[in-house]
Amino acid sequence: MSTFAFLFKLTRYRIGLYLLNAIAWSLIYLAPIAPGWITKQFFDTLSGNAVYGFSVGALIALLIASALARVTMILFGFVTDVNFRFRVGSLLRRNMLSRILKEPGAKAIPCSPGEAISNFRDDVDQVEETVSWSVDSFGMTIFAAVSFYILYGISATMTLWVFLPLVLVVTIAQASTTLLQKFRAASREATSQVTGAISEMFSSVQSIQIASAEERVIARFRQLNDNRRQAMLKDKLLTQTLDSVFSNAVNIGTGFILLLAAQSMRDGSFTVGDFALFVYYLTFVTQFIQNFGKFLTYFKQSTVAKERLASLVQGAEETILTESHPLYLRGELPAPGMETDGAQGDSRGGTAARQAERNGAPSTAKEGPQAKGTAGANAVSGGPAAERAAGGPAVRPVGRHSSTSGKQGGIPLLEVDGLTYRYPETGRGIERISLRVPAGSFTVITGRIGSGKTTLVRTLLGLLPKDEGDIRWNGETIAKPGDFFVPPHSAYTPQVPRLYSDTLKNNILLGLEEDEARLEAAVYAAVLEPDIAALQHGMDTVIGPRGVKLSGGQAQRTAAARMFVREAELLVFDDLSSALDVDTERKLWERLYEHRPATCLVISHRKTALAHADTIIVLKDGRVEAEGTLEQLLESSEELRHLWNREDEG
Ligand SMILES: Nc1ncnc2c1ncn2[C@@H]1O[C@H](COP(=O)(O)OP(=O)(O)OP(=O)(O)O)[C@@H](O)[C@H]1O
Repeated sequence: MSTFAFLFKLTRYRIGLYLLNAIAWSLIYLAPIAPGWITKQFFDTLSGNAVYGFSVGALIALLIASALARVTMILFGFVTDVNFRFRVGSLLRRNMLSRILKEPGAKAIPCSPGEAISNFRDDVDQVEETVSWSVDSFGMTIFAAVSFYILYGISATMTLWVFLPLVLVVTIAQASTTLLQKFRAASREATSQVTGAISEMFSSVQSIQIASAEERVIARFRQLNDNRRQAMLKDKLLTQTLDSVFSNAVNIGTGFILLLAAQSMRDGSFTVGDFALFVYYLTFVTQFIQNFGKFLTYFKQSTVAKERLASLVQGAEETILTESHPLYLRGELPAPGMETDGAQGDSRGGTAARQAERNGAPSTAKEGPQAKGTAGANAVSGGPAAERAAGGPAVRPVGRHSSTSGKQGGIPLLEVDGLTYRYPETGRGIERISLRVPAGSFTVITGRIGSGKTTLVRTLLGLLPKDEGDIRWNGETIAKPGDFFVPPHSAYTPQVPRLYSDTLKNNILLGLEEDEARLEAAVYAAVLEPDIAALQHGMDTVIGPRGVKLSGGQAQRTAAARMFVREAELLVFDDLSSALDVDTERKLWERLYEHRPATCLVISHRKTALAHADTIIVLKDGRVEAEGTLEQLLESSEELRHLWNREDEG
């Protein structure tokens, strides 16, 4: 899509407001025609050359009235402009966010969060600015045409000297297009690298300290800042040079007019009023030339901004950026999942359940491409809307077994066939994995470090986009695992859960309506009750980055409680035990096993988990190496024996 088409589609979103804005600003730019003409009459009256019989007092009154009218129009123009550009910017941000939320969680953005923030802020601002300035250039062009007509009628030669610089400036601006685009892209890139580095540093303060890497990190930061300084300097220098070319070209034109006017006035073909009119219009013509040049610069810069915005939506059609959707700027917000796109277009793709899910509470499964296991429970219940839309089973209290999928011996609750995902960066991942998870079973996935356990569950849950394979739930193929594997179907606790600066209770509920019995059951199942008793304000203690710092084990169990409280049918644990002591872990599996609240898919290499397993799946180099019960595998699988004995050694 060309930049023009992109900007045009954005203006079409609120075409009425755009036209109103265009009319307002055209009138504002045309307004100086009147005072120019009045000024001419004023001086002609004083010098006795007046064609019309206005008194001096009447002309002064007209001048004041035209100034007041212009002030009023400017006020109106600002209101229409702010309203229009705010909507355009919001639509762009809304569409990008909507797209990002539909991407597989672990691949939601193709860059660091810092870079994405810079796209959302700076690039959208750039586009807003360009669309808004298009109105000004339109108004200014009309003014230029009208004033050209009037001035040409007075003196053709002098008028050409006014408009000649315009042609010059436009030609120069056009010629520098490629260079300016290159500099702008480089400066934006350098800025986002700096913001990205700041965000990385903040999130890994501890690792930097442990590795005594402060100096290296600061040196790299200096280097990035240095790159940014150079890139910004080039960008600014070229922009300023162009600006100065624009204004100076006009100043030279002014000089010529003054010389020519002096001569014509001497021979009587040019009145004092004509001279006043020329000088008066010249100021505005100067502004026009400068602003038109500015608009051309903005237009070129918005080409870079558009490309960067398109890269954020990762291969989707660029047209999704400009799709029409309601913004809900006034009145009540619609209930989660009930967003009506109606005639204005549809968000396409995500189910209402997923939208409810995402609107209802912060989605905790959104991570950068490199981050691993940093989210909280995969999904947050979307409440009744989510259930209705997903058509899933009703939420059950912890401790009761689901009847909807209790087809033990029949179709397994979950089946995976030939599931494959390879990380584009390394070509590693998982290859043609097949497995069956019967309802109510406790299945453990185990394997050495890097064998593909996390990749398997993330691909299965739709947090990574599968390359191949089939995923079935109660025998039915799941086309969009990312939309399906949310409560009440499934919930997930990643290796490193993310906690927010909020009370422990809110961290567990994450937007879910409070139900005391359900919350207590979840806390108990997560073996969190002794820790809560030890906290000064119990469940109301503020935790997370700005509160009480929980231990790794406490954070994992908080995330587990967050998962339990959602009462999903399938619970997926990624190495929950990595920060738990053996006793707490045993208690947790026992409580879970004893109540059998759900089907469990557990990544672990701990004996406590393996001992509880109905089935163990051993992964090696991204493939299933062996599968069976603990006894069978201890007998038949060298790999499992290795893992089992390694814990003894540990
Ligand atoms: N973000 C990534 N980009 C590229 N390659 C990756 C990425 N994450 C993992 N890999 C590679 O994919 C393979 C499987 O990794 P995975 O994290 O799934 O293993 P794992 O068994 O879960 O390991 P661990 O026990 O450490 O959690 C490894 O070879 C790993 O190097």
